[in-house]
Amino acid sequence: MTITQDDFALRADLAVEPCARVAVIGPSGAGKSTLLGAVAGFVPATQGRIIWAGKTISDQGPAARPISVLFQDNNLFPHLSAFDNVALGLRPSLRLSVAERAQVTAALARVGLEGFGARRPAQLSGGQQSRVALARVVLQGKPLVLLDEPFSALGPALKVEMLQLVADICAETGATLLMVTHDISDARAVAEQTILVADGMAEGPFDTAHLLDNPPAALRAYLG
Ligand SMILES: Nc1ncnc2c1ncn2[C@@H]1O[C@H](COP(=O)(O)OP(=O)(O)OP(=O)(O)O)[C@@H](O)[C@H]1O
Repeated sequence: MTITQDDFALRADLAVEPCARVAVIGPSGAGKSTLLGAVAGFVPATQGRIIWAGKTISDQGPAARPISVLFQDNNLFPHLSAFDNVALGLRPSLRLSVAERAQVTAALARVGLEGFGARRPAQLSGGQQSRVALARVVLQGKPLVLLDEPFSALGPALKVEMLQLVADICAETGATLLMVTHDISDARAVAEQTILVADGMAEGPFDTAHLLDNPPAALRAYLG
């Protein structure tokens, strides 16, 4: 497919296996966020299409796609409790059945936030706020999870811990993970495959270790 934003164009012709964990790396401004945005439906594909499990999804709006996205800003509502922020992933009206409330509580527990449901985002640490956003992803249970550097504001150790938690959750649910990262060590730690975005093209997925040990010219320049 081709994705165009004003005078920027990115070509992508690639296939990702179900349950794969795939990093998306490349120079700043190369189009990593644009690629994820096209998959999620926030950026239109001007040519070609996106197929998931045999079905074309590029003609669907973002909400209809089988996708959860974790953003850099966590996308939390400041006036809502952690519980309600998670519950929004299930019911925008926030009118939940008893069973649905139990699901929200279980999702909070899965990300290590048992007992934190009543707190608003401002009453939580940065890492805990990321966990709230992740609990929403757990609850939605979508088969494709997209990360656009959601943990970059956290310290390095916490970032790796959060990425590992996401990877574990995806393994449990059988979800496919696509994650943009600027940190090669994140790609090595979490993603066995990597898509390289450079020079107007998204290529791969390649075996992460092999790609990073034998970088092509575009990647060598970026790695320095
Ligand atoms: N809303 C927009 N309208 C027009 N052009 C845009 C828009 N958003 C991004 N671009 C352009 O598209 C190109 C790719 O941007 P994108 O954010 O996808 O890169 P990136 O690889 O994610 O960069 P970074 O690593 O710096 O976040 C850039 O040249 C950028 O200026």
